[in-house]
Amino acid sequence: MKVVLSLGSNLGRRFQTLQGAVDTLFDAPGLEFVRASPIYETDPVGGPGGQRPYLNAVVVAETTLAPRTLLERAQSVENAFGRVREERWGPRTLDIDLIVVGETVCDDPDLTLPHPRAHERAFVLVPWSKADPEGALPGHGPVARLLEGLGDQGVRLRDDLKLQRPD
Ligand SMILES: Nc1ncnc2c1ncn2[C@@H]1O[C@H](COP(=O)(O)OP(=O)(O)OP(=O)(O)O)[C@@H](O)[C@H]1O
Ligand SMILES: Nc1nc2c(c(=O)[nH]1)N=C(CO)CN2
Repeated sequence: MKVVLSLGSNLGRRFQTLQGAVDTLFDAPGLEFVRASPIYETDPVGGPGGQRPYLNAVVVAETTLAPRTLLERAQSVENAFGRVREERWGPRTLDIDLIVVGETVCDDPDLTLPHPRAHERAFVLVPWSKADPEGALPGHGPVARLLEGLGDQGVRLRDDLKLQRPD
């Protein structure tokens, strides 16, 4: 089934973190890379003020894994990349959200699918629409239509950066 993952980083070496996360996510069986979106620089949504902008991207994949197994893999990659090494207890540098996993609908706080805030987040929808123009969010409709209703949330293409296929 199809999986859509949202990756974001706003601390440390943001691009290297995203590429490392992609390489590691696909380094085990059960998850096959299909396509990565372009990279966007985005204004932080929510959280404390004064944060650096994020780099965000969306990755489309195919999986035979159960949604919870995917969540565990995403969290272990967050743990591997998500901390600034030189700073003990430093802030997280990587967020990986499961946006959709096939047609799975799940309302557990530990795993809510589709992601409950994806439909209102330009930092998810803009890259997703580039990686997967036919994409749709179950319960909300086509990504292209969701985007029409969103204001400009400060999402800027970084065409100087490009994710490579995982090695
Ligand atoms: N679809 C999902 N993808 C990733 N994590 C999820 C999902 N649904 C629920 N979670 C849970 O959310 C928790 C992550 O919380 P965290 O504080 O990192 O949220 P966030 O990524 O900062 O914010 P947001 O959930 O708004 O994107 C994890 O413990 C995870 O179990
Ligand atoms: N621009 C941007 N803002 C965010 C992001 C993100 O990836 N990009 N992730 C968040 C928690 O998942 C909260 N806010």
